Amino acid sequence: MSIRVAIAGPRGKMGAEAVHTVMKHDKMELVAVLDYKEVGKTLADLEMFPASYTAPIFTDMSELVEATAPDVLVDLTSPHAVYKHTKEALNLNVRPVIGTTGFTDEQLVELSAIAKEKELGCIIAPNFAIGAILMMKFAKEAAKYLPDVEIIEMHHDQKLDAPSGTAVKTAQLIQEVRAQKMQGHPEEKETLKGARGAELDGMRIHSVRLPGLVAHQQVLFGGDGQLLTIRHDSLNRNSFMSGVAFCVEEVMKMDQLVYGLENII
Ligand SMILES: NC(=O)C1=CN([C@@H]2O[C@H](COP(=O)(O)OP(=O)(O)OC[C@H]3O[C@@H](n4cnc5c(N)ncnc54)[C@H](OP(=O)(O)O)[C@@H]3O)[C@@H](O)[C@H]2O)C=CC1
Ligand SMILES: O=C(O)C1=N[C@H](C(=O)O)C[C@H](O)C1
Repeated sequence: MSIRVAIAGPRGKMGAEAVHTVMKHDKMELVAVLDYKEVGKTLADLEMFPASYTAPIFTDMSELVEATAPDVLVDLTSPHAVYKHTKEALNLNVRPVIGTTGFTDEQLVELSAIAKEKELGCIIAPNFAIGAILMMKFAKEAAKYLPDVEIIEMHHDQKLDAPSGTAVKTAQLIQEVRAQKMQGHPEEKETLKGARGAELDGMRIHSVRLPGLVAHQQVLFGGDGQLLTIRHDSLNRNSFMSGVAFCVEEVMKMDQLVYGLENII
């Protein structure tokens, strides 16, 4: 039997790729999409999709669920909308697969409690690309031996959140194995605010935004007379799609919230 999938954010860079991925998948059916404004009755009304894409467009999650009964909601929208969408989906017994970044720690705790109470699978994946997951795993391993680390994430200039969800997740994974440490000179002073980047538990995170970039990250480790750099590059958004399809299948077997694909691959 096919997995019934709804996608929030179908006109976006990631959402449109996800629409094609689900449409091509032989074990999935795209039953609906969620937008926040009236853009047509079905995807076929949008120039960007072929006439054979007949999934209806909804602007209200409850109506979408009542009319099309999805098993899974894939959210690729905006940091402003994603918490509300995830909570609504869980409360309507739909399993969320969330690629959108920008959750607060408190929101993650609350959503985790709802998923646990409802015994519903929910995946929040700051990065769906397998190479990025490996980059984070390798960085966590390296930090055990080289605790001086700085993260440089580089993205296209349309990105709304900084630092990226991947950079935050990388720092959190490193935090699990690294004793807290303030890096740099104890008396260093920024003569230009922000020069040393954001700070998470003493680690510095630097965000670069430029046209031409897609999604890239370097994790830099410094030791006595040596440097280690772990780098990942997503060169197109197709790099995320096998991860999206994997999560849609995986979330159907789960009964709790998982934050980060490193926990399930
Ligand atoms: N986990 C991962 O591997 C990846 C995650 N991402 C994340 O995915 C998210 C989307 O990225 P991207 O596709 O590049 O962004 P885009 O801006 O290209 O797409 C977002 C889409 O969501 C729409 N949208 C905004 N608010 C709502 C809402 N309330 N309901 C429904 N749709 C809405 C936007 O419409 P409009 O333009 O009209 O406002 C737009 O079509 C970001 O948070 C990004 O960080 C991105 C790449 C990989
Ligand atoms: O906005 C993006 O493009 C991306 N967002 C995610 C993030 O914030 O980490 C994943 C990837 O880096 C692309």
